[in-house]
Amino acid sequence: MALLETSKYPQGSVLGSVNPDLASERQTASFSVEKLTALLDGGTEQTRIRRAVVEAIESDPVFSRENQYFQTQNERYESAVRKAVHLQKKMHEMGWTENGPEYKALAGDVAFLLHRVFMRSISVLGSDKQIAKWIPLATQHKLIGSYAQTELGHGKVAGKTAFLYDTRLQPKFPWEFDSKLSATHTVVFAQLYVHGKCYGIHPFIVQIRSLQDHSLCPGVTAGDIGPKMNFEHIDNGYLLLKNVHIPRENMLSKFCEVRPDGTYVRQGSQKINYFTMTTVRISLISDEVLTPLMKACTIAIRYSVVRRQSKLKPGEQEAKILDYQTQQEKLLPQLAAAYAFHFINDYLQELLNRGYIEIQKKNFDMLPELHALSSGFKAVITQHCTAGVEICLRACGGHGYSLLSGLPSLYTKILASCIYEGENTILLLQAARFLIKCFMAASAGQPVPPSVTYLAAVKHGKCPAKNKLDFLSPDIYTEAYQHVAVRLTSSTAEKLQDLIQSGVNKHDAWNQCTVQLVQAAKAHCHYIAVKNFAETVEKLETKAGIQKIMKHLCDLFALHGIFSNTGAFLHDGYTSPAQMDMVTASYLDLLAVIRKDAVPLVDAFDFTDKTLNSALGSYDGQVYQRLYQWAQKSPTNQMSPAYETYLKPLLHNTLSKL
Ligand SMILES: CCCCCCC/C=C/C(=O)SCCNC(=O)CCNC(=O)[C@H](O)C(C)(C)COP(=O)(O)OP(=O)(O)OC[C@H]1O[C@@H](n2cnc3c(N)ncnc32)[C@H](O)[C@@H]1OP(=O)(O)O
Ligand SMILES: Cc1cc2nc3c(=O)[nH]c(=O)nc-3n(C[C@H](O)[C@H](O)[C@H](O)COP(=O)(O)OP(=O)(O)OC[C@H]3O[C@@H](n4cnc5c(N)ncnc54)[C@H](O)[C@@H]3O)c2cc1C
Repeated sequence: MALLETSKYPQGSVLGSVNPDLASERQTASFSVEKLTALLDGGTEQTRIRRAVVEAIESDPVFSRENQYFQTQNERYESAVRKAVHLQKKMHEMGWTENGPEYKALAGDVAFLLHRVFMRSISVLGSDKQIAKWIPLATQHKLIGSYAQTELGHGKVAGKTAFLYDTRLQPKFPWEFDSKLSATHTVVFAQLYVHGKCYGIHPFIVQIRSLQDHSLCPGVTAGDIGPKMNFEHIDNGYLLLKNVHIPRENMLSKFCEVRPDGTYVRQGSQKINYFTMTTVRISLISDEVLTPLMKACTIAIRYSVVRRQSKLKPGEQEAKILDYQTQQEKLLPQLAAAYAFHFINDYLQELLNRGYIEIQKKNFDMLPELHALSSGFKAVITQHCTAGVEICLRACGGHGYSLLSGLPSLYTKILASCIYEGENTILLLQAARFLIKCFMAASAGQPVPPSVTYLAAVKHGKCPAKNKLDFLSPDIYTEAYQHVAVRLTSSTAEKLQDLIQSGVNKHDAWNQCTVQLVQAAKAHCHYIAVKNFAETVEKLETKAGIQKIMKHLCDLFALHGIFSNTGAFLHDGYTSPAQMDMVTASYLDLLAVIRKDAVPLVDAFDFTDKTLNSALGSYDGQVYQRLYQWAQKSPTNQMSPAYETYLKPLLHNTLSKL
């Protein structure tokens, strides 16, 4: 049964009742919303814990986001620091842990985000001794960490920054979170030189501020990088290091170490030094990327059943805009993608957990596959979700453009995820590099990691679908996706080889293939996402209607991908134009089916009104009342000095002329 009471959502009751247009949507849910929420949370107990944390956070006035949309950059920074400090106290009182659900509950509006990446770097790359020294200090916020990797004029890692054993660090100008005012320490990625020999990129802990008075340490220059599209609550900074001395013990040395006599010792792959990036790329998917898309879908879909505009048939009352097929075609594929990526996130987390256990045992075999999947999916998911949030914003018309809808800040924030932690094109090319290598290996009969064994099975058949219902068969569409991924990878590998064999330098040849390599990497990830969604649905319990609705969403996700990329599927005749018509027919049929459950499907994300912080998306659907109420709070409603200075003189003479 869908929830109808508003008492659970105290902030949402402007008039104390649910808008009947929204209430009616909940009465016909084909599945149990509560059970779907539990599935998304990973169990009923997890749902209970998450709700308790949300309740504790939201009932605490320090965490209020009420006036957020009217705050200046400095006010947002100060508020984010206040919340971060208060959160530490609260966590201690409540017995919450660093990796518990409390950060999710805070909706990301808290300072020291990169403190967590700092800690992550130490946890995964630090020796036991380093972990024992630094992690307790960081956990108790006895120091504040940040992460300095990107260099000015160099988005890759540590082109110019170098740590010379027993000598000095050279300048670095990275983007860095939390460093203008907050950070006292940072993890710097720099080239390691010992006795003149370069050993490549390594991570170092560098103190940048005094713990006594917060002044910058000798040789350190730092400042704020200036206004940004979002992240006003975080003081992204620049950092220059010149002749900065750090102890030898500050090089993170779980896998690589410089002994006092200058001997360099490494266990396993040099690439393990990039492992923080791999873990962060996977970790950010849930909170920084999926949550914004889920929120945007919630806001836009609730609004779309409250907003009535024009008539579907003459003489009828104005229709809910979600009843227009075009509106469904904007929003429902975003909803399906949110679910698809939720399940692929589970898959990636599980892969990361397994890989990490092996890496702890100094077995690095899974590293290349983990790197490729984390890079490819980070790029594909951030790209897809960013586009999805923008679609949701535009689907709400003029009100979507208002900050009070919550959508613009979701959009400007998620957009950054396409750039940070590796710009998406760079990451897709990293994934493609792995694909090409594996394709070559598979073609030569050598073993390849599990996610790419399909590359060996190059088939030249045709899609067997005979009618539109066949396209609701996961085998049919999964195979079509597989076919496209293999074709794009194999044809690009062939082109690359041909170019090299014709005498083109291998780097030039690579560059001449990069557009197609990016396509191949995207197709690979899309195939795995579809396959994973279909396999997940297969394993779900059939009761409570969950499996049925998830199957519809899986079909929609898959068919939307074919419908929007017809060229790729038609290219070599695997799918015929007639079959494309069947895809279109099934796809459009599905929109109408899923439309009936659209509101329960977003209710299952279980965002409270305070978390959504949207005048359009509240549980009770009292959109216009709330928009009006919130607009009253705008400081611009105060009489502006511009009136006295400019408008009054302008209007002064008008009266006498009327
Ligand atoms: C908790 C959530 C918080 C969210 C907030 C996030 C805040 C944002 C922070 C940041 O943005 S920090 C800065 C992030 N910067 C990047 O991610 C840089 C992106 N660039 C790359 O990843 C580059 O590709 C590279 C790793 C720097 C390498 O570039 P380079 O050209 O020097 O090397 P390649 O020849 O491309 O690769 C060498 C070799 O290494 C393998 N490899 C690369 N990365 C990894 C990895 N992560 N794990 C394992 N292996 C890796 C690559 O495949 C090559 O292998 P071979 O093909 O030679 O075998
Ligand atoms: C909000 C935010 C927070 C950040 N926080 C941090 C942080 O805490 N610490 C930190 O170290 N960094 C941080 N960064 C920096 C971020 O990691 C970099 O911006 C990112 O890695 C991209 O590097 P770049 O800006 O130098 O872009 P560039 O690499 O200059 O990319 C610009 C364009 O060039 C293209 N391009 C570049 N190289 C290639 C190539 N080899 N092949 C094909 N195309 C290429 C890209 O595709 C892109 O289109 C942050 C960035 C943002 C937006």
